[in-house]
Amino acid sequence: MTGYRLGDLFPEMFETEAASQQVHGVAFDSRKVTGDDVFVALAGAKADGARFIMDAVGHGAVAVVSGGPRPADLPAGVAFAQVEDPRLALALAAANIHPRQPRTIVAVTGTSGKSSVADFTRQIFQALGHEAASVGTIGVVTSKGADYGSLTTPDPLSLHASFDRLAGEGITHLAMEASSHGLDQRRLDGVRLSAGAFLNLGRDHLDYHPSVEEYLAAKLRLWELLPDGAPVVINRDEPYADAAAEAAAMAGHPIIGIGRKGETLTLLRNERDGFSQRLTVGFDGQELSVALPLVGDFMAGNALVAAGLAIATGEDKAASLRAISGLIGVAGRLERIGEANGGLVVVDYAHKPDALAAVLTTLRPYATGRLICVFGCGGDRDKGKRPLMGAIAAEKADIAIVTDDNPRSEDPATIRAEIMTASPRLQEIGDREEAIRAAVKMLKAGDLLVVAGKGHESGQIIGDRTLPFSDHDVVRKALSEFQG
Ligand SMILES: CC(=O)N[C@H]1[C@@H](OP(=O)(O)OP(=O)(O)OC[C@H]2O[C@@H](n3ccc(=O)[nH]c3=O)[C@H](O)[C@@H]2O)O[C@H](CO)[C@@H](O)[C@@H]1O[C@H](C)C(=O)N[C@@H](C)C(=O)N[C@H](CCC(=O)O)C(=O)O
Ligand SMILES: Nc1ncnc2c1ncn2[C@@H]1O[C@H](COP(=O)(O)OP(=O)(O)OP(=O)(O)O)[C@@H](O)[C@H]1O
Ligand SMILES: N[C@H](CCC[C@H](N)C(=O)O)C(=O)O
Ligand SMILES: [Mg+2]
Repeated sequence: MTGYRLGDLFPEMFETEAASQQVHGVAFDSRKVTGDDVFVALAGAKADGARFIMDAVGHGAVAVVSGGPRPADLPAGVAFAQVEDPRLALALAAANIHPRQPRTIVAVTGTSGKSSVADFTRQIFQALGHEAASVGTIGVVTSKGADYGSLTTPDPLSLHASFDRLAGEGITHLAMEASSHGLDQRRLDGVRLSAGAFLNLGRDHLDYHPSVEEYLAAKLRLWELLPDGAPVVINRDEPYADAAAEAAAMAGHPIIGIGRKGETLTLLRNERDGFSQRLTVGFDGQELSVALPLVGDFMAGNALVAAGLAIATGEDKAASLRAISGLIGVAGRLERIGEANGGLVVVDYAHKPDALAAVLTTLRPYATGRLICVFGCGGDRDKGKRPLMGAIAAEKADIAIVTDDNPRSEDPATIRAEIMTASPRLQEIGDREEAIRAAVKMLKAGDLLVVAGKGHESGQIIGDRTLPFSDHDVVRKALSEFQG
């Protein structure tokens, strides 16, 4: 059998005799165990993996790693190790199975802007002459294209398989998103990081994290994953920047502060120029002016964090800043799709309160007519976001239409009703295609319509099925139909 020595995958976890046993691979889902695998039982959000140990053995597992004691009915021939943290053991084993990683890896955390920053950092690395990739919500991206994955921070086995493949293809620089789930579940603990960044903290995922403090603590775990002395980039203009900086200082990480209050890259001026902006940045007693071909104060912050991450890995400050002028926006993030009757349509991924507020505030000056917003909230996610997003849309848009996002296992009408409680100004059209068509149809010269929440997504999750659905395609179809 080609495979691995158990002791090489899980050093010091198995007795000497078991350590020399050959295993075929590692699995954390009993249903995916193939013969001669080692099964790692994880305590999850819905189930305790330890319940599936016998199922894993039934599928051919020859060894088990678990947080609990050896089950009495486990056959004698099956090797067993009890460990304090099975998720950590899994992450380290994944890194042992797939040993190659790009030489320089940086990770960004925060409630909003991670995908943009990861992609911008990839683009800056590329502009500076490196073979670069990014990993996150939009998948694994290289200069050759994207390979879509479903999680923002993939599970450790998928993550390290991607790293190994990318390193083999010559990728030397990689920027990844560190989601709070990913950090909490130790998905990144086997990653050899060079630097990290903290963007912001707003309301999200309080269905998973018991409190905002614990949500913040999960994000700040990123600093613990960095080697001693590795720099961290912090957007100083955002709430919780001080908490992030304090934790970084305690862990001995030098800080690269960016933004108006940034000490390393100081945003001195930010002038709007159509759908671009010109940033004047102070650093090391110099001033540099650079065009950012994207809209929004928050995109300027994202771009400076990306430049900060390049600088954190040793790149030249001026060269990293200059690379901002070539940035291309991420699909479905403030993306201009087209016009009908002089009204413009933008597709965006805002699916949490702060993002929706930032997007509507950013787009307001571009609407000389009405600002129209079509949005919804995902099912099986933080319910507390719903009335907050409803209130923001009602306050900041002239017309706000509540529609379905990904209802998942929930009743879509109930989700909409929870959003609608926020304001009598909210309109409701459940079917997303119908809602988008109705909004495009009402466009007049000077209006701006933002379709928020699904960005780049290519499907709508209803129950346990994902039906093909793309805001881009639906908008384009409606635009061609209603163009005057
Ligand atoms: C809530 C959550 O994060 N769940 C993730 C977690 O699953 P879990 O460990 O909680 O799973 P569980 O269902 O409780 O089961 C426990 C264990 O028993 C195992 N099991 C289960 C059934 C069985 O028959 N046999 C078996 O062995 C499961 O494989 C699992 O190992 O670990 C799994 C492997 O890494 C993930 O696939 C899964 O993501 C689910 C699908 C998910 O939707 N996650 C979302 C919320 C998420 O992670 N989002 C973040 C943030 C997004 C952002 O805002 O940027 C992301 O990084 O994408
Ligand atoms: N720095 C920011 N501050 C506030 N809102 C932002 C910021 N950057 C992006 N946004 C908004 O959040 C949306 C999502 O952006 P992006 O995908 O870059 O963030 P993310 O953190 O990766 O999100 P997710 O957690 O869903 O993967 C954007 O479409 C935009 O509406
Ligand atoms: N990574 C986020 C994506 C949410 C996208 C939104 N369209 C929704 O379905 O709520 C999450 O899993 O919570
Ligand atoms: Mg993302």
